[in-house]
Amino acid sequence: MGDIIDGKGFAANLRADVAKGVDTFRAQAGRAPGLAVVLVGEDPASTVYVRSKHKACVEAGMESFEHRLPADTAEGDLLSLIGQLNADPAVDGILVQLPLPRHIDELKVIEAIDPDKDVDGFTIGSAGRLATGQDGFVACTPLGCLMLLKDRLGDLSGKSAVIIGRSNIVGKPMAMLLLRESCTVTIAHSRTQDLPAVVRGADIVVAAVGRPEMVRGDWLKPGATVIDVGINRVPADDGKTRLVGDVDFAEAMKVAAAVTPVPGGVGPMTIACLLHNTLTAARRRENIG
Ligand SMILES: Nc1nc2c(c(=O)[nH]1)N[C@@H](CN(C=O)c1ccc(C(=O)N[C@@H](CCC(=O)O)C(=O)O)cc1)CN2
Ligand SMILES: [Mg+2]
Repeated sequence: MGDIIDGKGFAANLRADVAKGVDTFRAQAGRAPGLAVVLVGEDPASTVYVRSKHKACVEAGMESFEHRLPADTAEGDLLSLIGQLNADPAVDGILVQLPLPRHIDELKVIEAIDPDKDVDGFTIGSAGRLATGQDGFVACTPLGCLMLLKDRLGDLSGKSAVIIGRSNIVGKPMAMLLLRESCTVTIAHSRTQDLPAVVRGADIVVAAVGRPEMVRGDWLKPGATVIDVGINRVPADDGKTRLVGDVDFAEAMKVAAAVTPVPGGVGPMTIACLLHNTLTAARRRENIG
C-alpha cells in the first residue's frame, strides 16, 4: 500500500511559515503585504475559492482587498480596475479569479496585470521568466505540486516525469518546473498514443486533465509518485455528489509509493502558495531579502 501525501497538512505548515514571514515583513516595512482579489460574477465554486483566499490572507496577517464585480461588468471597466491596482502602493499581489464570464477576454485581462504583482503567475511575462530561468512568479497549483514532490522525494534530478495535460496554468508550468529540477519530462495529452504505456515509464506522474479517475492502477510503474491535480464532482451512491481526482485513488494506492488524495492533496496547496507568492512580491517590492 502506498502512502497518502498529506497536502492539507503541508499547506497548513506553509501557511504558518508565511504568517511568520509576514510578521517579520511588517516589522521591517511598517506595513502588511496586500493582496487584491477580483471576482467577476457569482460562479458558486469561484465564490467559495475567493472567500477561502480572503480568509487565508487575513489569517496570515496580510491585507486582503476584495473586488466583487457583477457578471455583466464591461471588459474596459475590469481593465481600468486592474490599472488602478497596478498603481496602488498598498497592493503587492493581484489575482483575477478564473474563469471569467464569456464576454470578457481572459488573456487580455491577465496581460493587464503588472508581472511584478502577478502572484498567480499567469501572465506571459511570468511564463517567460519561468521558461528562461529568471525570477518571477510560478502559478500556484504547479508550485504546490513541486513542493509536495520535493518534500517526498528530495532531489528530483534524473527522474522521469509524465505530466498528463498541457494547460497554460498547470501542465506547461509544471513541465518547466520539473525540467528546472533536471527531470526528463514528457507532456502527454489527448492525442498521445498509448497513454497507459507512456505513464508506465514514469517515476513521477502529474495528472491534470479534468477527467474523473482516468488514470488507472495498471497504468503506473510500481513505486511511482502520483500527484493528482484533478477536482471532479461526480454523482455519489447516496444521490449527492462527491469529489474525485483524475486518478483512481484506490487502484493507484496499490501500485504507487505515494499518491495525493482528492480532496486534501493539491487543492489546499494552491491557496498556501498564493500566500507564499504574495509575501515574495511584497518583499521584492520593498527590497527585503
Ligand atoms: N485566478 C485563479 N483562478 C483559479 C485558480 C487559481 O489558482 N487562480 N485555480 C482554480 C481554483 N482554485 C483557486 O482559485 C482552487 C481550487 C481548489 C482548491 C481546493 O482547496 N480544493 C479542495 C476541495 C474543495 C472542494 O471541496 O470543492 C481540495 O482539493 O482539497 C483551492 C483553490 C481555478 N481558478
Ligand atoms: Mg472568455
